[in-house]
Amino acid sequence: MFRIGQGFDVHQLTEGRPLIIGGIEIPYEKGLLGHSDADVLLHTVADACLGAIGEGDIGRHFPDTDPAFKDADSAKLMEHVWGIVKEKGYKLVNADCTIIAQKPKMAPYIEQIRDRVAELLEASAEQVNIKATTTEKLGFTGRGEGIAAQVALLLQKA
Ligand SMILES: Nc1ccn([C@@H]2O[C@H](COP(=O)(O)O)[C@@H](O)[C@H]2O)c(=O)n1
Ligand SMILES: C[C@@]1(CO)OP(=O)(O)OP(=O)(O)OC[C@H]1O
Repeated sequence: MFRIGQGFDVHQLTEGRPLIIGGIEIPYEKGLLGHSDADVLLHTVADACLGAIGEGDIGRHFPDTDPAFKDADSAKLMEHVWGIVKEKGYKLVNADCTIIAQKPKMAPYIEQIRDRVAELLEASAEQVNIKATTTEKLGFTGRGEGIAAQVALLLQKA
């Protein structure tokens, strides 16, 4: 059986925080704000996984009112989510991810991010695609106020 999932998330850019996307720290003058480390891409991948298996969203599993998740490493949250996916007997077919950011330029980090996301999904690099786009200076992403991510993925019962 196949199950499709999709995810979308946004985090605000602010000074004084590291920029972590897809588990990789990216050199930039600002970072993303959140209760956790605010890794917008891993949150989106986690939401897509939870959506695919009908398990709600990351806010349900890791409430942002719970001090346990303050500055949490989103890779750990992702590992927990992937554990639930595996318990239900699914494996990844493929994941297609888009990072929506006016800046910084993501191209130099795309491979590293793909490899880390693939590792977290216990998949090969070929099963994961990472894209980046600006919004041509339009909207909150275009003004550099935040970064968004979108993911579509397919799971298959192993
Ligand atoms: N933060 C970003 C945004 C885009 N890229 C790369 O540039 C290409 C062109 O972007 P447009 O928004 O003008 O379509 C895009 O396809 C990415 O390869 C990037 O590296 N980092
Ligand atoms: C990751 C969690 C953890 O408390 O917090 P945030 O970093 O604020 O991220 P968000 O995507 O706004 O909400 C999901 C929460 O589960």
